[in-house]
Amino acid sequence: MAIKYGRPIELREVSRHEGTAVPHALDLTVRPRRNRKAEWARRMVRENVLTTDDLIWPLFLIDGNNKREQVASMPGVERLSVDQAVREAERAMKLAIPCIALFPYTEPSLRDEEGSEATNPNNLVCQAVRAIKKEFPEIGLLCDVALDPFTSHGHDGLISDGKILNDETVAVLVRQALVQAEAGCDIIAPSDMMDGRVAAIREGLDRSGLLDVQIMAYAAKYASAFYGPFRDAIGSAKTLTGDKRTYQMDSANSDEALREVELDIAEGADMVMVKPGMPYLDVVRRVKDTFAMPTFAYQVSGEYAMIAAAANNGWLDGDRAMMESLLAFKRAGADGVLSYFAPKAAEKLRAQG
Ligand SMILES: NCc1[nH]cc(CCC(=O)O)c1CC(=O)O
Ligand SMILES: [Mg+2]
Repeated sequence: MAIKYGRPIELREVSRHEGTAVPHALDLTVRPRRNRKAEWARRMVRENVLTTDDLIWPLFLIDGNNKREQVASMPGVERLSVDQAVREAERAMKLAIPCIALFPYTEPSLRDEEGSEATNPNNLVCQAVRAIKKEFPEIGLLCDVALDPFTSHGHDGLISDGKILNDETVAVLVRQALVQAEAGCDIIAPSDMMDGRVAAIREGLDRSGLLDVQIMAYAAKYASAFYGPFRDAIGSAKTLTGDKRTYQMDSANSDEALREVELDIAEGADMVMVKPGMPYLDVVRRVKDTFAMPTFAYQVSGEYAMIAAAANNGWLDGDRAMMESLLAFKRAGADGVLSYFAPKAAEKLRAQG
């Protein structure tokens, strides 16, 4: 018997001449709505679930003490001084969120052409890593590797004559990864999209004996308008000159995403990421199906801002839109999601628990 979509084709072609005892009822053998008739029935056939294990929570850091600053374009998201970041790490632990990602707002006076603050072993990120690891060694910490929070021009790499230098940048990124790993960071996440950086970072870590430090490669990262609010948060929106299209991917491409991911896996990535998230769910699915690697998606700042802004205006149900958007990543095949909604979603999951 030929099977297509789980039901024998022959059966679908047989019409039921007996009809039904109910007047005006259509003569339907198959009524998909039966499996949706009650919440218990929907739960039985549900294909995907979101749990707190799927969440990675990105936090923004700022210099100072006992300081929390609203990010205007990301309602509900704040820049936190290190002591406050430690408090949020505690909150993440209590909510069973496995991992936090750290992003610094660097004081303008510390930014320069070369992004030299990136390799300062006592920069804001390293301070936060040490402080969080000291109090909560059990929580996972992920650090971004790229120069944009530290450069006066807002680019992820070194520039000469208006061009981003690949190989010279990679050398600096290795040093940045090393100061973060030495501070206690668990997962190094290169977000710069230079060629060859995963291999170079892996080699640098291994040579320093940091064999257990993982690499989550921003493998398929697109040049996207959805990063706008993030650039506000880290203070690079105003200073960024031009765009990032010579290193971040063209949003028209998805075969290219597979080639990028393949390279990063070959270079030693333990996990791969697609970014942004919702507009690139097709890429998440292709990556997962092709490589069967731990695959993550980044629901970026602009995606967060859209939902938060519409919810604040009363234009949609913010909580439901949040949960639906997060579940969509699971349906697309992602093993986890970096999301600014992480604490809110985890609270909601606990309340449902
Ligand atoms: N390279 C840095 C970096 N790491 C994460 C994001 C964006 C995250 C977000 O929008 O939430 C960016 C911005 C960019 O590439 O311009
Ligand atoms: Mg690449």
